[in-house]
Amino acid sequence: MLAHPVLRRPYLAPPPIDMPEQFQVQVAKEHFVFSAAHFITFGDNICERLHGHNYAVSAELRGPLGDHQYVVDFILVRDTLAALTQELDHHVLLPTRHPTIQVESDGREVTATFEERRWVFPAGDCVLLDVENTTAELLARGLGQRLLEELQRRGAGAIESCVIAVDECNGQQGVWRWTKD
Ligand SMILES: Nc1nc2c(c(=O)[nH]1)N=C([C@H](O)[C@H](O)COP(=O)(O)OP(=O)(O)OP(=O)(O)O)CN2
Repeated sequence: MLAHPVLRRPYLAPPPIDMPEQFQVQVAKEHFVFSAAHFITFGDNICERLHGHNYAVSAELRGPLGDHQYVVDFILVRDTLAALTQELDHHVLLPTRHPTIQVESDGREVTATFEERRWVFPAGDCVLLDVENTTAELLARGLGQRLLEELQRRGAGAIESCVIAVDECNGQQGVWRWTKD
């Protein structure tokens, strides 16, 4: 086998076993953008006005190389994340576990109330999220958990850690980081 002229080792050979290594895949595509409306609370009694963001999502997954010498198939990650972001695209995101924003649906309309304020939306325009506040951090966690569930369901390799970033406005990101045990 040809030796690399600098390393004096076969070109692209695995590193010596005493050299620790890790593999990860990173997937961040232009179409991992979803446009959605939301409002969050700050402190005890400040509630934002309804507004929107073009949220951008990216993922990093770490794990051992599987039979095919990859951590996880890019295409599977890409298509799963694209589907998950599409579920949120062009919707109003509302929290169902918020301590002071009440969200109720009668199947036709969703009503959100905060103190004296009330927002009423067609039910089909809303995604009700099982979160305390629709922050970028909790959106990242929700997307990450669903991504991992789906990858497991589809028989992807053993993922050891996952990082999901949700960017609200070009440079302000909430990040969820998960590591297996
Ligand atoms: N750690 C977090 N902080 C904030 C979050 C969040 O999700 N995690 N979210 C918000 C609000 O959603 C707010 O809309 C974002 O703040 P702001 O910069 O005011 O947003 P704009 O879209 O108006 O961005 P501009 O750069 O001002 O155009 C706040 N904090």
